[in-house]
Amino acid sequence: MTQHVPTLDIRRFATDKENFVAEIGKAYTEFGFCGISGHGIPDEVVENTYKVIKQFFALPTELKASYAKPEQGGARGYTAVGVEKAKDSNHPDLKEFWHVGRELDGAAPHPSLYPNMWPSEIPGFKEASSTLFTELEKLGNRVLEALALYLQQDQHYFADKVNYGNSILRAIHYPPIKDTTTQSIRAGQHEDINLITLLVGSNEAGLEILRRDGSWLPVTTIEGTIVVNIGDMLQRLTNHVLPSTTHRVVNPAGMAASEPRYSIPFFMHPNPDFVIETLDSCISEKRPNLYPEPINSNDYLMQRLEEIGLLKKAK
Ligand SMILES: O=C(O)CCC(=O)C(=O)O
Ligand SMILES: [Fe+2]
Repeated sequence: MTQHVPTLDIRRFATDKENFVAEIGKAYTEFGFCGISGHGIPDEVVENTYKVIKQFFALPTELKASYAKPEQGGARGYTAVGVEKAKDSNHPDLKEFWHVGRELDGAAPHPSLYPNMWPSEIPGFKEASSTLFTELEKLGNRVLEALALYLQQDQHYFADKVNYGNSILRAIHYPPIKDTTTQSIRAGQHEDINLITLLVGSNEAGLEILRRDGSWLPVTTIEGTIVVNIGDMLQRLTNHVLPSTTHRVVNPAGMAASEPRYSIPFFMHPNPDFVIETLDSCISEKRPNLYPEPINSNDYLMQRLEEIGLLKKAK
């Protein structure tokens, strides 16, 4: 039987709750990934963002570089090709990206919540990408409600733990691959750092997940499906009940290598001062607590950003 990442219709969370929760739990415990359909995010919202990010990445390199803020670990604005690499890799990823964070009205509730930057050359960039941010956050909250029930918590367990989360919309451009002898791949194998990731509208092939038998499974979904996966923070909170599955983006073979690839993951983070402490419901005799030491999520994030080259190590 060929395996594939399951897809579930999120509307069933309202109409067939108990079964939906059981099925989404099964999808995540088996794959760490699940396609979500029926989410109601208009195609137009996604298309508008793709349009502006393509315009941005087509700008001259020096101009794009003027939007880089390495001292903030690239938390907002532009990060060039060659900066980020997967944790245990010696070869940087073949990608450049732009980070949009939470829009704040008033003072930031935590110093790590930086203000956004917007490229003044691209009209409509702010409106399109912040609309998509808001829509994906709503959907992410819904997925977290289902997961909370699966984890035997109150349905709204996550609500006050993500309401000022340091979540990030990452618009990625993987340029055409000119040097086909490169040792680098578009995105080296890694696990996401955050709670959950919502990946919108990447129609070009390339994303693969690592199965327990060591094989790589391509993620293929029908258009309009949003792929949602578990990150390390949720894996840690749940004592690996919900696994953060290793994934990568491979270089296409043949002619397809000369085509660019764009994708937009939304990394949903907890509030920076949320303390990740293993849920009691995820500890048992058969599953002893792997993380007896709780960790503050912002400290955890800083450690992980150093490992992937986005943040310089503190001396
Ligand atoms: O581009 C993709 O399809 C996935 C990107 C990804 O895994 C990431 O940026 O963490
Ligand atoms: Fe990822």
